[in-house]
Amino acid sequence: MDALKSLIQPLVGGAGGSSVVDGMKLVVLGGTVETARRVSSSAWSHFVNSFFLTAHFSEEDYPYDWLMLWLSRRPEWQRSREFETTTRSSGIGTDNANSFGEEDFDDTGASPAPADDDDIPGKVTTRVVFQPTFDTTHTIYYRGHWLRVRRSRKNDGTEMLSISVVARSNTILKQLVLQAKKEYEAEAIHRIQIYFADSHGSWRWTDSRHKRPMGSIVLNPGVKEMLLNDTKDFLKSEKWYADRGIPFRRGYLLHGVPGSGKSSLIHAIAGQLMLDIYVVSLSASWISDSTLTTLMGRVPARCILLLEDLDAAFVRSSTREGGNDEKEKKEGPQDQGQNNNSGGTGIRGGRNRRGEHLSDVNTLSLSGLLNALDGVAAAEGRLLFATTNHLDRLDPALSRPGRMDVWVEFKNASKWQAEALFRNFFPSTEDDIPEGDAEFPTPSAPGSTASANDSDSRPASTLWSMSPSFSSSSVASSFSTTPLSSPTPSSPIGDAVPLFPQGRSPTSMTAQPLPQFGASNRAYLPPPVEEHILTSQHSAKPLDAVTLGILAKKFADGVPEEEFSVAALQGYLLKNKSQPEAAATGVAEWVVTEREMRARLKREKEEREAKERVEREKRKEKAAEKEAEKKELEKKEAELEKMRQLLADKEEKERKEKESEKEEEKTKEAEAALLAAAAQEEIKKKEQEIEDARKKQQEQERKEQDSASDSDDSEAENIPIQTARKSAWA
Ligand SMILES: Nc1ncnc2c1ncn2[C@@H]1O[C@H](COP(=O)(O)OP(=O)(O)OP(=O)(O)O)[C@@H](O)[C@H]1O
Repeated sequence: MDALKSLIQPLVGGAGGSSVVDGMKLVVLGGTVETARRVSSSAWSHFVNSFFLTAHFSEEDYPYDWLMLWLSRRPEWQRSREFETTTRSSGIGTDNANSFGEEDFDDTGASPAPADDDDIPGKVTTRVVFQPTFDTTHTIYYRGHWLRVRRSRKNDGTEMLSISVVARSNTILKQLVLQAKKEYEAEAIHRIQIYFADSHGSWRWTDSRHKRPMGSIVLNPGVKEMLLNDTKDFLKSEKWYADRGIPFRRGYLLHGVPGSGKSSLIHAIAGQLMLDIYVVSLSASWISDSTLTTLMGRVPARCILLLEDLDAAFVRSSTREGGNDEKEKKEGPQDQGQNNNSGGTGIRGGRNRRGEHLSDVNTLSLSGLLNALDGVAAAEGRLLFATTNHLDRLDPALSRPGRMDVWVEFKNASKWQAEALFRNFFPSTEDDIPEGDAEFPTPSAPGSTASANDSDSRPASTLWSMSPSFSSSSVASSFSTTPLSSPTPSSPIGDAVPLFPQGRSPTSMTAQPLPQFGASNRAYLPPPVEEHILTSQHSAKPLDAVTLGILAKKFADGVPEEEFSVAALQGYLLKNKSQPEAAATGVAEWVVTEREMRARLKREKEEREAKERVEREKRKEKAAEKEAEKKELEKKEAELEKMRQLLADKEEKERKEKESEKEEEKTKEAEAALLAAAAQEEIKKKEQEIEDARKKQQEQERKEQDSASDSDDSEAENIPIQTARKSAWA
C-alpha cells in the first residue's frame, strides 16, 4: 500500500495541491491506464489473430450444414457447458450421440434397460438435440491442429459459423470442409432433401426423405425408363446446350388423373439422380411475380424444381396479358389446404425465421410466371417438373416446348398396372431385395424426426402424401424376404409372422413368444386361435412365385381397365395387406362396392349441385327483381327530378320576368321622374323668366309711371304676362 502511495504521490502532487487538481489528475491517470489496457489487448488479439486463418460459413450455404453435422459428432462440441436445445434438425444425422429422447432415460434420470415397447413399429420418438449457444468459442482438435469454432448471428439474423486455425496455408480448412461434405453425403446418400419456397423468396429446408425406389412406381412399360434416360441425358449435356446457345433447362409436364403416381415418380427420379427437390406451390397466398423470380434465381444448378398443381394459380385460363384481375384463387378445400401449407413451415431451427407473416396477396400473373421460368434470372441446369390434373386449364404459352419439353400423361390403372402393383405389394419368397432398395419405401430410421415425426409441420404436398399405413413397418415387413422361424407351439397367433420394428432386418429377429400370465400352463392345451385374430395379423407370409402370379392375375382380372387410380387400388390392397388371397378374390366385390359408392357420391353431388343451381337461380331471379325495382324507382326518381327541374326553371323564369318588369317599371318611373324633374326645372325656369319679366315690367312701369300717365296704358301692360304663362304650361 505504501509502495502504491509513493508511486501515485508524485503524480497527484503533494498534500498542498487543491482537491480539484488532484481529482483531475486521477481522471487523467485512470484514462491513460484504461487506454493502455485496451490498446495492449487489441494489439495482443491482432497479434494472435495474425497467426489464425478464419473461414466463415453462412447458414444459407451448404457447407454450413455439412459442418454442423460434422461438429454435432465431435465430443468436444458435445462437452460445451452452455446449450440451446432444439427438436429441429437437418433431418440427417440426428440420430447421433448428441441427441436424446425419452427412451434414453427412465424417471430417475438413469438410462433404462431396453424397453419392450422399443419394438413397437412406428413409435414416435421426438429427439432433442443440444447445440452450443451463440457467441461461445469451442476448441476442437483436428488432424494435429487446434480449431476455434464459434457460432454467431449476423445482423440480418442468419447464423454463421466461423472456424479459425493456426496454420500457414488453408489446406487444413479445405480438408475439414471436404471431410464434412463427405460425411454429410454419406448420410444423405439414401435420402433426398426437400426445400419449400417461403414468402421471403428464400428456399427453406423442410424435410429429408428416404429415396423411393423406381421399382415401386408402377407405370405402363417404358414410361419410367424414358423419363429417367431423358433426365440423365439432359444432365450430361451442358456443353451441348452451351455450344448451341440453348438455355440449359428442361421441363417435364406430368398431367393426368389424381393419384396416378405423378409426385411419386418425381420423388423416385430425384432419388435415382441424387437431386434435391425444390417445391413451390403456385397457389400459395403470398406468391407474386417478384417473389417467384427471386426464388427461381436462387434455385441451385442441379436440382429438381417442382411446380405443383400448375393450374392452381390460375383458375381461369389466363392470357399472357392477364394480370392480377384475370385470375382468381382456387377455392376447393384441397387447394385451400395447399394454400395454407405452402410456403414451407420450415422445420429447421432458427433458419431464416424472421418476420414469418404472409402478405396474403397472391399477385402472380401468367407473364410473371413465364418470365420467372425462363427469364434471364432463372437458374440453369435444373430439371423443371410441373404437375397438373387439368391440362385443359393451362395456357398454351405455359406448356409450349422450351418450357415443358416432355409431356407425360398419367391415366387410371390399366390391368397391367394392377397386376404389377399386386406383385409389388405382396412379398414373394423369390424376392431378394436389399434393405433401402425394397420395392416400397423403407420406413424411416428411428430418431429421424423430420420424416417420421414432423408430419404436422410438413407442408401438405402431394409428393409426400403417402398414406400413413403405407409407410408403416407392417408394409415394409411384407417385403421381408427371409422366411421366419416356424412358430413355437405356445405362439398365441399360430403361424403368424411377428412384427419387425422399423429399420430392423427380419433376419436379426427371432420369433419370441409374448410373455403372458399363466404361461406355465401344463394341464391343458391352448384353445385354437380365433379366426378374427388370425386375419388381423399385420403382415403377409411371403408367397411362392406361382401363387403370387396366379393371385396377381386374378386381382388384375377383377380390376376394370383404367377405371380406378393406382392410389385407389393401393388403398384397397392396404386394407388387405396381410391377406393376398382375400385381396385377389375380393377385388370384384370391392369394384362393385366402389362403383356403387362412386355412383352414390356422384348422385349426391349432382343433387347438391342441382339444389345449389336452383338456389343460385332463385338468388339470381331475386337479384334481377330487385334490380328491376331499383331501376323503376330510379326512373321515377329521375322523372320526379325532371319535373322538379322544370318547375324550378319555370319559377326562375317568372322570377326573372317579374324582376325585369320591376326593372322596367323602375326605369319608367325614373324616366317619368326625370321628365317631371325636367318639367319642374322648365317651369322654374319659366317662372323665373316670368318673374324676371315681371320685375322688368315693373321696373319699366315704374319708369313709365315716372314718365307717362297711369290709366290709358294699364290694359296694354297685362297682355304679355298672360301669354308668357300659357307658353310655359304647354
Ligand atoms: N403409378 C403408381 N405406382 C405406384 N404407386 C402409386 C402410383 N400412383 C399412385 N401411387 C400411390 O398413390 C399415392 C398417391 O400418389 P401420387 O401422390 O404420386 O399421385 P399424383 O398423381 O401425384 O396425385 P395428385 O395429382 O393428386 O397429386 C402414393 O401413395 C403412391 O404411392
